Amino acid sequence: MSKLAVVALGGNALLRGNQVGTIDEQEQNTTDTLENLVYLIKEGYNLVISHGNGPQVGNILMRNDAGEQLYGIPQMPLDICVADSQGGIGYMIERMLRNVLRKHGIDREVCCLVTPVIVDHDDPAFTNPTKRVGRIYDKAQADALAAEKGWIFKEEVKDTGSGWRRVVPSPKPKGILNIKVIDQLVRQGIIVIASGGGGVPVYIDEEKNVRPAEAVIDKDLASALMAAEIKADEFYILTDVPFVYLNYKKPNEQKLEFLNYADTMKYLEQGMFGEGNMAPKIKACLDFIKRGGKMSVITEATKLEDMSYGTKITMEYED
Ligand SMILES: Nc1ncnc2c1ncn2[C@@H]1O[C@H](COP(=O)(O)OP(=O)(O)O)[C@@H](O)[C@H]1O
Ligand SMILES: NC(=O)OP(=O)(O)O
Repeated sequence: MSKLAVVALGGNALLRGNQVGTIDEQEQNTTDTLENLVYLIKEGYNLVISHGNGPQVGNILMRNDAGEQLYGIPQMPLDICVADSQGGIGYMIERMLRNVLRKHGIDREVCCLVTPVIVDHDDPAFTNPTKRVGRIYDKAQADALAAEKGWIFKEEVKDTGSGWRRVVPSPKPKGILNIKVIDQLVRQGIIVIASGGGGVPVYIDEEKNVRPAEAVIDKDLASALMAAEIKADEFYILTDVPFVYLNYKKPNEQKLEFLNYADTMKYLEQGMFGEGNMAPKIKACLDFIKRGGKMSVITEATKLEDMSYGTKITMEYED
């Protein structure tokens, strides 16, 4: 039987830190990343692909704002902006993947699904925004936007550039509305693109109606939930580092190649993984393993084929 994997594409897979984000840039980055997935596809994996949307949904929010100011176009709520980003990015991945598959002579169908993801309406995250979206501003610009529009900003320190980014609520994903469809499609061998941007946030009200939630869900947590629910064997998070490290960027930095659940949890509690970047990825990997997944891997897309790269997390160390 074919192995089933969920692969979550990080921000870098679509948009690099030093790029403005033209469609040409995003298409080229996406193609380069998808070329690295050909290895898994040729190995016969059934695949669900998810992706981030932080920079893109931030841009949509700014277009929203500019449209209202310049032309009086009504602002759209955040769930619609997330759905827009999911559709746009998912369509781009589908188109690029079809071309990559054709180039390699692979006959597999591809399908992109807009995916509503359920959150709790009273999740404390709604009163404590943490999810960074959009571009990086300097302090003066961030202060001006905060005063003018009431946006909330948090500092972001990255190798590619530091500054201030807008933050929005990011509640924990609890369920995926069209999970049965995702499961059925992927088990037929169709490569499914789903839960992009963490999914469109919704909650279920007391009358069991589906209602919109104003949030951006963490794509790694939503992808791990999806991976666990479809009983995937493996869960890959592709980002911009080849390994997870202890004492990252310090003189005693140490790469982590194999980790068991208990040690990963211990390092997480010791604060070894950056809050807002690596820590959520580690939590997502642990969620997946705890719910029966065999292996989580964090690495760069270009290193996927070489098993000597990547941090591999399993429940127990293998002999
Ligand atoms: N212990 C660690 N090991 C590796 N990277 C870490 C660690 N702690 C923090 N990081 C940071 O996490 C970043 C990846 O997370 P993030 O920027 O959110 O990725 P993506 O946008 O691809 O989802 C790395 O570029 C690195 O700067
Ligand atoms: N939704 C989400 O987590 O997107 P990024 O990975 O781009 O931040």
